[in-house]
Amino acid sequence: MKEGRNTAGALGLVLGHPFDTVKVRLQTQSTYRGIMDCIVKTYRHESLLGFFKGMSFPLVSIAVVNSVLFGVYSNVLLALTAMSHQERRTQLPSYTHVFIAGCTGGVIQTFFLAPFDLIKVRLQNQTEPRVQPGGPQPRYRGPVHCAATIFREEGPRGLFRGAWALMLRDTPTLGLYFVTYEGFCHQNTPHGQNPSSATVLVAGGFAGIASWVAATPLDVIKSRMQMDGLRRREYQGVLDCVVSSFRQEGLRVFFRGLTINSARGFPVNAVTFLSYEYLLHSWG
Ligand SMILES: C[N+](C)(C)CCCC[C@H](N)C(=O)O
Repeated sequence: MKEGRNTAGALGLVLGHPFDTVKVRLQTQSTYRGIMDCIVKTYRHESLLGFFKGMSFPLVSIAVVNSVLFGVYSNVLLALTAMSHQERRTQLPSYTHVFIAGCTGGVIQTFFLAPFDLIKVRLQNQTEPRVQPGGPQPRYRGPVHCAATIFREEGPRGLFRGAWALMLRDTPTLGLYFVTYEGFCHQNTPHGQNPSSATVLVAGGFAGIASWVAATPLDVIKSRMQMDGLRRREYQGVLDCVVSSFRQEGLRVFFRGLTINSARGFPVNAVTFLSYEYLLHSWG
């Protein structure tokens, strides 16, 4: 059962990764005219493998990162409401409590997610074709080499580049994530019952879309901060990145990746919440 769920989560991640790569590139590079242009160029220069760059670290860390998020969320909610998960079915906790618990999950999760996400983004942005002997070498040869190089060149704090933006992105939007989820489940479940699997899937999917729509502007900033420092430092900080991105590209810049984030957000989070509910039930 547990293996089945992990496989579902991992499969979701693998299937979603190509979209994530296209999104990251659109957010941080100005060479692409749009989604299709990015797909075509990536495929031509790097083959299908280009879309899967940077996937291994997320794959090994997703279980830990999600356990931290959902663990913190349910424990904070437990502490705030003094109700078990089962009791909460009959008496919905206030949305303020749900929001606070989600935000807390977002803050704590950042410490675990930041280095993995940084390495993912750096690898996704390497546009060199597959390494050929004698051919051009990409800067990072793989996730471990990437981590070691960042550590050496940018110091231990370098591994947390973009972490502020990540925390700003995730704190309110994970509050929204859980409020959407709980709200949808509550509205579509007869009083006192557990939500059906179909309800959980749709609620999770909507939670994914709602939170990703809200998160996209800071997602752009986060990705740019993570790429900063690769060669020269362009931004003084998060605010500077917001201001200069806006000056150079206008308001549209904050919506880069919106379509992909929303489309990817539904299936990924439908599966995530289904696993979460099963886990809660199997633990009682
Ligand atoms: C809060 N924010 C919208 C950023 C993320 C919410 C869901 C995170 C999930 N692991 C995913 O990859 O979709």
